[in-house]
Amino acid sequence: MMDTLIVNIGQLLTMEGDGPVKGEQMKMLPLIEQAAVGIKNGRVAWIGSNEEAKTISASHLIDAEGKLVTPGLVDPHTHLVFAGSREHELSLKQQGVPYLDILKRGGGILSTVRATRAASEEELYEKAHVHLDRMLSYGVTTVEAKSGYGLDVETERKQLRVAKRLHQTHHVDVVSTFLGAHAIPTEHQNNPDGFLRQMVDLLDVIKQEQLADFVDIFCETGVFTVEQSRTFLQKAKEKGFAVKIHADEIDPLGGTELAVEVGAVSADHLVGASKAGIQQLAHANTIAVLLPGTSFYLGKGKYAKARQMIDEGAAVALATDFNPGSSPTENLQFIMTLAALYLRMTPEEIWHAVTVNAAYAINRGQDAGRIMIGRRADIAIWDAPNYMYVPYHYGINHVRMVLKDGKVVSERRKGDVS
Ligand SMILES: O=C(O)CC1=NCN=C1
Ligand SMILES: [Zn+2]
Repeated sequence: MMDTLIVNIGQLLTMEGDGPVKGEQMKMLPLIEQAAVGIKNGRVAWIGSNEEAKTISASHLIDAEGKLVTPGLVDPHTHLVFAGSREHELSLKQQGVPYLDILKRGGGILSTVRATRAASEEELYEKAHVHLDRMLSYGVTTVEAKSGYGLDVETERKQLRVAKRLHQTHHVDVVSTFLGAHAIPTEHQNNPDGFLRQMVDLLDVIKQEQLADFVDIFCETGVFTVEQSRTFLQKAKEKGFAVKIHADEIDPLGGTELAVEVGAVSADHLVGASKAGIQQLAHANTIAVLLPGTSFYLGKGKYAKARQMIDEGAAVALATDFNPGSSPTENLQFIMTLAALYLRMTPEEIWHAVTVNAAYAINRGQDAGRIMIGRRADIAIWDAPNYMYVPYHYGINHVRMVLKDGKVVSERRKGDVS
């Protein structure tokens, strides 16, 4: 007797397999037509044909109406916890003021830092909870959330406490990353190394208070150099953290090569990744997390070379990079469209990039991103006829229902076409 049986599934994307999916394998999409899924005690207990499902009893039946069912999506790169907003920077961008110039003027990240330092922990929690509700409504069941808008001991801890509390209270699983090395705060502009030492000292507290799994750094012109990033990430690894890196987002400094050198779980952005960096990445275990929403929003027409990465054999994931400055959207489905149009990724590769590879990019490959017997029943039920339709029809929300650990936690009301 199942607790829940999802029947009449037109296309079930199981994403079954083991480990991250690399290169050519990203084109092989594991799916079952006319399928059904049985759930018991929050886990996937049975997978079969719609015909076989007629012999199975269940307390609760869900009719997928002949449409698409997939694993819950995973968003492996967000700056979820912050205060304030930066819509006033839009006019600067329209005037052609570069992102790094806005930062140099004390805007950008530093503008969000001022607002986040001033906000209470409760205000940050309430605001991030709304963003997480929206991500859930888009079919996302696991999210990575970075700090990095404090750039001082107290506010970085405040942000990470909020992310940890969200993980404990919200349906969506939240994986935390310490990004204290996100920018050089105003008070340390003349002493970036002194600031980094302060952030290194904070690592022991973060480990002791179990506030983050990952440590990340913004390796970029005018922020932190490759050398500073190497030292910082090596110290983080010595203290038992897994590491990630904002690499080659705007200027090609060689952050991609550094990610491979230090054994980063993921290298993120990679717009300026060199051919050598891409080749090294493809032969390493580092996941390439691409953020086409940020490229779209920066408006420079420059996108990561996803085709080259996949053709070289890399494992590619996608994320929103949700943040108030360079990618203010929670909509991972729109990111799928951008990946199709500007990263030239196939629908099959895109689905690997928002499920299984995204899960491995945050060390959750064993928990999320696949529908397999024994796995947590984190499942999205779509109002889309097939998997190609989601990146094709952009700008709307195709998700009808989301299950987390086998329970319906988000459902669009009948007739609600928003
Ligand atoms: O601008 C922001 O707030 C987030 C960001 N960090 C590095 N790139 C974008
Ligand atoms: Zn980011």
